[in-house]
Amino acid sequence: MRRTIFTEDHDAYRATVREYLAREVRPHYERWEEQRLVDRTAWQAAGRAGVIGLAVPEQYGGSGETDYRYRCVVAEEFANAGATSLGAGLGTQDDITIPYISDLGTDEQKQRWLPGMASGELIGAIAMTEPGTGSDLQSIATTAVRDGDGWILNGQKTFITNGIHADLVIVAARTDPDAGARGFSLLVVERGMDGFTRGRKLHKVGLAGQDTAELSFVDVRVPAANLLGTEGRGLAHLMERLPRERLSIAVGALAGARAAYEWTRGYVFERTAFGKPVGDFQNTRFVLAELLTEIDVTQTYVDNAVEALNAGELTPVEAAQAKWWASELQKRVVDRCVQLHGGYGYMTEYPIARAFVDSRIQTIYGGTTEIMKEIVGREIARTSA
Ligand SMILES: Cc1cc2nc3c(=O)[nH]c(=O)nc-3n(C[C@H](O)[C@H](O)[C@H](O)COP(=O)(O)OP(=O)(O)OC[C@H]3O[C@@H](n4cnc5c(N)ncnc54)[C@H](O)[C@@H]3O)c2cc1C
Repeated sequence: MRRTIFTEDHDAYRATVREYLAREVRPHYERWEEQRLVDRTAWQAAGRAGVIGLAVPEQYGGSGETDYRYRCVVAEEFANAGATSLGAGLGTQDDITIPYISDLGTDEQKQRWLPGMASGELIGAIAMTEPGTGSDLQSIATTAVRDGDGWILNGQKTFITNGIHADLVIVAARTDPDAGARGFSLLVVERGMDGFTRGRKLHKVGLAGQDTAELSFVDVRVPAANLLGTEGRGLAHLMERLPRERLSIAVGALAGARAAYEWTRGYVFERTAFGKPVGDFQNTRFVLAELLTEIDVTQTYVDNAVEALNAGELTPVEAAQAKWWASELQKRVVDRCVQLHGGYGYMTEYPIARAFVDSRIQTIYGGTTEIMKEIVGREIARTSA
């Protein structure tokens, strides 16, 4: 399809990302999947290549590139390379932890953390989900109690992306039990703080190499200088930033769907059955036609949402629509592509098989499909009453 969002500068950057993937990721990816953890060196190489930390302002060691189309290029190239385990970790850094610190941090906090995050030396994580609650953020049980000019933090978090490698973790905690939604704050816990431990490196259905862990905080003393944003506005800070996170999942999901389609298109015209390419059966062509149409139509919506984000106009409802639709589409596309690969589609040496297990999470994290529909439905009801 004809896409109009990219310029020559984005195309040139695409070549940079491809080179990084070919040199620093492809040769090691299989090993990372087997050891169930990407090496930290891949992060540092991403920093050197300019593949992470794009939006970090220049005075803090980044390139100050806030045009989200560059992040789209990264997501698309990671999807094409089937390098989703690393892409998800780097995406958390660029789409969540860095924007939180850039937007909410004091100058001192930015000086302390952003240069290392841009170079890949420092890895960030965000910890909202707990064993007892995920979708329902207001039920967070982790507490932080004032102690002098700092805080004493207690609680458990789970499913935390980058949890094992993280040098700093933005933790959502309840700081005032009587203040309802106004009783949460964001505290940054750093590697080495007493009482901060990492639990199991979790075994997942897919994204084998992606670092996902349980985190525990027992009487962790967090200095006042590590409060991120405004005390009591933690939930509001999370909500304000979710549209970007959700759009990033939509962009990655659509890129994953297109990559799956392209691998399959290549496969069916090489594979023969009954004396002719599988791609010559009308069923195969109809399936491919349906997938390509759905992908291209969705691309128009998602590209439009990317431009809205760049203009500062993307609404939470539009981001929720993009997230649930694109991630459900990816799931459907990948499943049908596996079918067109026959038995080879079930073998993990084929990228489509990896995509099958890796993509399953997309409709769950960053807010489930059901929660996205709640957001959209609530707005429909509000504007119809
Ligand atoms: C690989 C991976 C990485 C992750 N990374 C992170 C991370 O870095 N940081 C982090 O904080 N979290 C992370 N998560 C957690 C993720 O965001 C949550 O799992 C997700 O938000 C769902 O929460 P839950 O698992 O508690 O499910 P629940 O909230 O218990 O939901 C269970 C089911 O109930 C449905 N449901 C819940 N409420 C409603 C409702 N109101 N209406 C209709 N249906 C509803 C849900 O849609 C779902 O189908 C990650 C999870 C995974 C698996």
